[in-house]
Amino acid sequence: MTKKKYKAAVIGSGNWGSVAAKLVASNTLNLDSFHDEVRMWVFEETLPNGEKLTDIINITNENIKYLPGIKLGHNVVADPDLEHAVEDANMLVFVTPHQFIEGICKRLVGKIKGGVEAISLIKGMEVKTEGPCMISSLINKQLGVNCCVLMGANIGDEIAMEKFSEATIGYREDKEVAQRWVQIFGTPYFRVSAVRDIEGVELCGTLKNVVAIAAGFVDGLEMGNNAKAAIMRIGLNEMKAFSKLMFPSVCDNTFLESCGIADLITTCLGGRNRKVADAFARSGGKRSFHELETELLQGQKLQGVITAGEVYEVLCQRGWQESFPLFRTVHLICIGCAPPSAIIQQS
Ligand SMILES: NC(=O)c1ccc[n+]([C@@H]2O[C@H](COP(=O)([O-])OP(=O)(O)OC[C@H]3O[C@@H](n4cnc5c(N)ncnc54)[C@H](O)[C@@H]3O)[C@@H](O)[C@H]2O)c1
Ligand SMILES: O=P(O)(O)OC[C@H](O)CO
Repeated sequence: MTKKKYKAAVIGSGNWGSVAAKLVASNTLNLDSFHDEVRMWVFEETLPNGEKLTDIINITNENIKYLPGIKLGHNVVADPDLEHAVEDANMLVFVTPHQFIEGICKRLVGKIKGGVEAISLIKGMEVKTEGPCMISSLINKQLGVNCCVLMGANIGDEIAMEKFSEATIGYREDKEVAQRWVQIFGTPYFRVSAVRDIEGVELCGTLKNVVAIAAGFVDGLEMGNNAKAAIMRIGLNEMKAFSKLMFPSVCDNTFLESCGIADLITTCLGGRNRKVADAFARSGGKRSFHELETELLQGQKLQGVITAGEVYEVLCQRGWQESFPLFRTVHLICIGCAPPSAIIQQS
């Protein structure tokens, strides 16, 4: 009998976090080298009926708040205790909104055992006084673990319903580890490939959220498909230019993978950033993103507005404002310093 070597845990249980747990759990059941059980850390909350979200997930096998109507698999165990959720795991999947990851990592320092591998499904970055830091680097630096990334054209609700999509794993050096992540995530309806360009893959996933906000403005202003396609084209060029300035090693081909052009398209058509930016533009910029996020997403979180601010900070730090008119304008609109119509006039 094969000795089981790997145990996976998922840190995060929002919309994509729940889908990630479902994907991984469907594979661990069938792979001899993996333990069946997948622990999923839940940021605990009390629902309006007074019940704890974790209890409901474990009783119904559904995350009724973030992924209603989808069975996660009987081997997914929701756990509100972060340290307990990861204690036996040696394959950690990080999938929280990016604004929370630094605090989560701080809580995990010294709690992760040796020989652990990590992967980040988080689209975002942190900007420090010394410069920008990608989330995979933050995890690597704070916890001392190798961290791959998985990004792609992945609207969670569609994958939860087992509709076909692709994803890209970005890795630094160890192809064998990347292949293990391919194995644990891939299904016939979720086709995963790996490329040796971690920065390119992660920057695609991060920056497309800023372009999605721009696409939402165009939709909200009812400017039509041609204008939206133009914004996507300009956005893709800025994504590429920014990524290559940050990391000259970033490969052109990465932008043709699922994490690149495909994610840009799906997010500008059907994502949450697009949806909330559309409502913002329709309100003439009078309603705040915070208010609209709460009303339209009901607990799910936007990444694009925060990322636009972080990208703008990098542009200012490095004197790049003139080279990235779309990124700059998205941020200025989000903070109320320009009207939504500036997205076409100034990009
Ligand atoms: N949903 C998608 O379709 C999708 C697809 C691909 C990638 N992603 C990326 O995955 C990441 C996670 O997104 P998601 O969709 O799983 O989350 P989500 O936006 O659906 O849910 C928000 C999550 O944040 C948690 N939370 C709230 N306050 C918190 C706090 N103070 N500390 C820690 N957690 C807190 C909530 O409990 C919930 O689990 C994001 O970077 C997102 O861009 C999402
Ligand atoms: O709903 P969004 O805008 O957060 O986008 C979701 C995914 O990133 C699409 O791949």
